[in-house]
Parts: sequence; structure tokens; C-alpha cells
Amino acid sequence: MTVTVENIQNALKSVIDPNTGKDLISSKSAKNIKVDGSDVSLDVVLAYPAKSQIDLIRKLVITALREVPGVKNVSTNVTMSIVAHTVQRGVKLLPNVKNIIAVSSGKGGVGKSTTAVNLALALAAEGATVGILDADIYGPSQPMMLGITGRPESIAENTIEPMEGHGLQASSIGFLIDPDSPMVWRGPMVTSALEQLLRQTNWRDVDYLIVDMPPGTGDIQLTLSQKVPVTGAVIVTTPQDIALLDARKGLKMFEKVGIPIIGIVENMSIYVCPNCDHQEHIFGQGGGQKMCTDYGVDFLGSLPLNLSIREQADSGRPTVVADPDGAISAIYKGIARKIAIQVAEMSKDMSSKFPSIVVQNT
Ligand SMILES: Nc1ncnc2c1ncn2[C@@H]1O[C@H](COP(=O)(O)OP(=O)(O)OP(=O)(O)O)[C@@H](O)[C@H]1O
Repeated sequence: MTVTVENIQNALKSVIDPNTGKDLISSKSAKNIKVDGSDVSLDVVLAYPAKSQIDLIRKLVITALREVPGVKNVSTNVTMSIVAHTVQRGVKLLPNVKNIIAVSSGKGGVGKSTTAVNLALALAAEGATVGILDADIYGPSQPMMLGITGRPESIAENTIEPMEGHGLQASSIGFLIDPDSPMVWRGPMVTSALEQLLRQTNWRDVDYLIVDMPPGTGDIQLTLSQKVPVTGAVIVTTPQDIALLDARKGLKMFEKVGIPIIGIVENMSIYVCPNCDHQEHIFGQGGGQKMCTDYGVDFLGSLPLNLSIREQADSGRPTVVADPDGAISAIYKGIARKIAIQVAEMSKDMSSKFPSIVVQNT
């Protein structure tokens, strides 16, 4: 039985990447298919960070191709390649940063910074080069959560080097101000300081830069959304009505400036009593999910209200680092993967999805 490249392509049409739900041919992940008698070789290139998925996908490919009549040996190399995506029109791109993801919340204290750092660490754990920009001017908490102290180096004039924490490149307004002096800056000062921090940090070949946005939907957030070249936004909310109301405002704000919404993360969704395992929806149930249905955006996942999330973040070792194989880290990793996949798929239809954007400052 002669094996042809066409036979192999047909077989690969039935190999579904469980993360994207797409087959390896329609997603254009299968490349360099070569057939030499009964030997087949190919590359599979995934568009999202997927270190933990490589073995699984290799096995799926080998199992499927071994069933093709005439095939004896299959060798496949699974790699990942993260590409840069479009941002809102008229905003200058950042060299050395492929994708910027804004993590935002309509309301303060919903766990935006904790979620942002854990998602950044989850992307890094899957093999991506990740940076985090702490733009939360009112409460810069990334230095503490990443256990970073000191001040950034400045090797060249007008630029600073990112600090490092748990493998992330980090830049924070918190590195440059006295943590004990209250921030009484006016709006324009805040946005220009943050834009400088973004553009004058020497990011080193970052696949994803996570921006921990200041909470709220006021002028500062709107101006930032217009100035930062964002690939997409993730909105963090708690399930109670008041937080959801503010999250809706956040969603509208990003829509207004032409930034696609990647999805919504619900934080502190459920409390599980550590003594008796009783589950309580302290802040209500299903709110985030409903909001996603109403607005046609993705529900990325939900995190429980859990003491260890707070303790680990506060001690400078966020959950994804402190307990990488635990159940909560698995949730963060699952959400991070969904975000990366959404971002990977954005490049293809950005132009048709966002034809013309009118920015209104109302
Ligand atoms: N799922 C969770 N379970 C328990 N505690 C949490 C959870 N998420 C966040 N926290 C804790 O809640 C507090 C507020 O979280 P965080 O600073 O991330 O919120 P934020 O929305 O960024 O706040 P701000 O708007 O003030 O910047 C922190 O002490 C954090 O450790």
C-alpha cells in the first residue's frame, strides 16, 4: 500500500487539538509533511504556549497516523510559535512585545492583580516569555506579589531594565515610588507616567505582556486604553450585582476604543469550607456567566474564594508558583490557555471584526 501526503492530510483532519477544538489541518498546525515509503514525518506548530500539551498532541498524531494503511514509523515534532497580533488603530506598537493583554476590573478589590499575576505565571509555566506591567497606580501590588524588592537598573539613558520575579519580567510604578506615600497624582500625570513605564522598559522578547490596569472605568483607564497597544482585554469581576454592573462599564469602555474583549474571569465565585466542605456562593451565583451570555463574550473560568490564594499572593509566591500542580493552579492554567488561544485566533479576523472605530470621550 503506497502512502501519500494526501492520505496523511486526511488522517490529520480527524486529529482534534483538545484545546482549540480544531483539527490539525484546518488550523494549519501540521506542517512539513514528508512521506518516505512507510515512514512519515511532520511538524506540528501550536500558536499558543503549550508545554504541558506537547506529549498529548504528539500521541494523538502518532496514534492516528499509525492507523493509515502502509504507515510504519511516524516521527513528529510538536513546537509552539506565538505571533504578534493587531492592536487598536493609530496606536504605536511596542518593539519586543508581541501581545499585550490588559487585565481590568470595573471595581476595586475584586482580585484583579492576583488574577493578573497568576495568569502571567501560568503562561510562563507553559513556555511563553511573559512580562507584567503593574499599571495599578492606586495600589501597585505586583512587586509584593512577585517578591521583588529594590529599584530597576537603568543601563541606557531614559530606559529601565525590567525586574525579574519567578521568571517574569516586571515593571511597576511601585518600583519608582515610596510605597508609604499616598499617590495624589492628577489624571494626565498618571497616564503619562504609565505610558513612559510601558515604553521605556527594555522588555526582552516578550510573547505576552500582562498589564494590571488601574481599577475602574474613569478617564485614566479610558486614556490608557487609547494609548496602550492592547491585543485584547480580560475583565475580572466578582459575582455580586454591584461588581457586575461595574464590569459591564469596563466592557463598554474597551468596546468604545476598539479593544476586543477576550473574556471574563469570575473571582471569589464560591467558598468551600475547609472544615466541612460545605459550598457557599457568598457573592451570588451565575452572574459572570450571564453577563457573558448577554454580551456574547467568553466566560473564561472562575476562581474560588480561598485563603491560600490570598496567603500565597501576599507572601510573594502566587498560587501558580507556590502550588503549581494544585487544583487552583489548574484553573489559572486553563484560563491562561483559553486566553492564549483566543489571542492566537484574533489575527485572522481582526480586520473584519473591527472595521471602523469612533472614539468618543464621553
Ligand atoms: N480568589 C481569592 N480568594 C481569596 N482571596 C483573594 C482572591 N483573589 C484575591 N484575593 C485577595 O483579595 C485582596 C484583593 O486582591 P487584589 O489586590 O488582587 O485585588 P484588585 O482588584 O487588584 O484590587 P485593587 O483594585 O485595589 O488594585 C488581596 O488580599 C488578595 O490576596
